[in-house]
Amino acid sequence: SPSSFASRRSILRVVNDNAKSGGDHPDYALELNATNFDAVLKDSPATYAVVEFFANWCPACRNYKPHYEKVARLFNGPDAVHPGIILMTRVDCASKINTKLCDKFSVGHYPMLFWGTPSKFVGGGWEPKQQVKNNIRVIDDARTADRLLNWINKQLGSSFGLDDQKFQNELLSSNVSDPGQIARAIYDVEEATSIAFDIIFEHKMIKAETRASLIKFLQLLAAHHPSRRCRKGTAEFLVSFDDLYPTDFWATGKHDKSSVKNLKICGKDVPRGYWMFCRGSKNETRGFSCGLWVLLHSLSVRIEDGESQFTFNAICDFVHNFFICEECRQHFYDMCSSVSSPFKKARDFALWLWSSHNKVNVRLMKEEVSLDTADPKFPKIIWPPKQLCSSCHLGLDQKNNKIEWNQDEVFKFLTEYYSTTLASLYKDSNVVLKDGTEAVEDLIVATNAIVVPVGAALAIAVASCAFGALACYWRSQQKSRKYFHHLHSLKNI
Ligand SMILES: Cc1cc2nc3c(=O)[nH]c(=O)nc-3n(C[C@H](O)[C@H](O)[C@H](O)COP(=O)(O)OP(=O)(O)OC[C@H]3O[C@@H](n4cnc5c(N)ncnc54)[C@H](O)[C@@H]3O)c2cc1C
Repeated sequence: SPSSFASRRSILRVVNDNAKSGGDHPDYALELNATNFDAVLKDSPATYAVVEFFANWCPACRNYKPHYEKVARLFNGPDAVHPGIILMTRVDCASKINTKLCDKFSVGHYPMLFWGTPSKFVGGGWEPKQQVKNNIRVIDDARTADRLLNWINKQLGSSFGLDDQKFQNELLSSNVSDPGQIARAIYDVEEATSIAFDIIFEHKMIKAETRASLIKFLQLLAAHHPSRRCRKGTAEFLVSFDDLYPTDFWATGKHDKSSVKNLKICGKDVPRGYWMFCRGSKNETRGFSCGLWVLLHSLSVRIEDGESQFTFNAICDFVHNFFICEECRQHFYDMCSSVSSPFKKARDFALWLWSSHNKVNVRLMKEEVSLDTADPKFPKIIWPPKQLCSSCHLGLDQKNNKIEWNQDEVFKFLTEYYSTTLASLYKDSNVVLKDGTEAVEDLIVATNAIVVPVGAALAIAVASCAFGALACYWRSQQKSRKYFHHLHSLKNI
């Protein structure tokens, strides 16, 4: 359907669509071909990938498919039980377009399965003698779903089971024991940013009295958001802000901004619809508010000294005006109001935010226990615990029963955690095409359509599309039309 074409660009959307498209028998594994293989794997947030090379005429492959799908169900798609860990894909070697790709991996029988990190597959290949060198491995014992999952469990030291159900993930490691998890949080920061703005637009929260505070926050995001595509989206929104919301806008009485409602602040591939780092063990815990905290901390460690008071104001006002959890914004604003002198150092602001977050943690620790609303896998703690940063802890002040902190170490840790590690998995969205040209992954987003020459748009669409070139061409036409129309309607406001 046209709508399913329109969302094919995002790898996770593709996974979603794949999962939905099959009716009674949804395909969870993502079918790739030579035109999108590199781009999709490059863009994958998953830590590992499995690629199954098969041929559509091969009867054994047809019989193998339900086994492969049973495993893919656990890792792919919006309802994945263990999301973000393994991307399960397949490539049909009987399709002419894939001949070279299958050759590169020396596919000698069907089905043949490979294992590696997604990046190792990009532009990669496999030869029987090179196993160790390029880190792509043949999965040699995958005849049934059980055996494939066993093989994976052995690699990861995990204990995934075929019957694992959503939110019953015994491996869902809390942040305490797995500091490496933070690297995935960048995707949740994007998700939270996008949701925050969806809420703002949906609730028509941009008003005469909140306008200035949103502009401030947008400025902060445009300069320091850890995700490039969110920086780009906020900068573009900022550029057109005055046209969209002129100061006399509210006087005119025409407040309906239905066209802005569709504005995706981090590009149209976000939100994805699920959480990774901020995923709770229950459906209703963590998520957005966790993502928002991570965003705020990641901003606090990216600013310069001279921006510290501005950042403090921007964040306090943003939470106050746009975080519509009444208790949260009130408490947070109280903490903001109790600050008596302006911040001069970025370090001081980052530590203030850290300690304010800990105050919230302490309050919620008690509350959640008494109401039994805590996420059992993620109880509130005073952060960072010793396991994450032992040098941050000086000891316990016995008199007040309070942790004594080494603030220099805490700041060092915050910077490492929210700046370096957070962005370590993040791949820039620029996709380098085979001919050496650079196709910016999110060029064809709403606000940018006008600067994309049709040829470039077509090249990008073809390079990253899950379908044949014709379908992609049709899709890129639809996109251009839709977004030109969208731009046009924005301009006419
Ligand atoms: C500004 C704000 C105010 C809020 N106020 C309230 C409130 O008044 N009442 C209420 O019920 N809920 C409030 N919430 C929600 C609440 O704080 C949690 O976000 C929510 O309960 C989910 O908790 P979580 O376990 O995912 O961890 P969160 O508290 O959301 O933390 C997310 C992650 O940040 C890291 N972290 C934890 N503590 C710190 C710290 N001190 N410094 C740096 N990093 C840290 C950890 O890795 C943690 O997993 C607020 C949220 C925000 C963003």
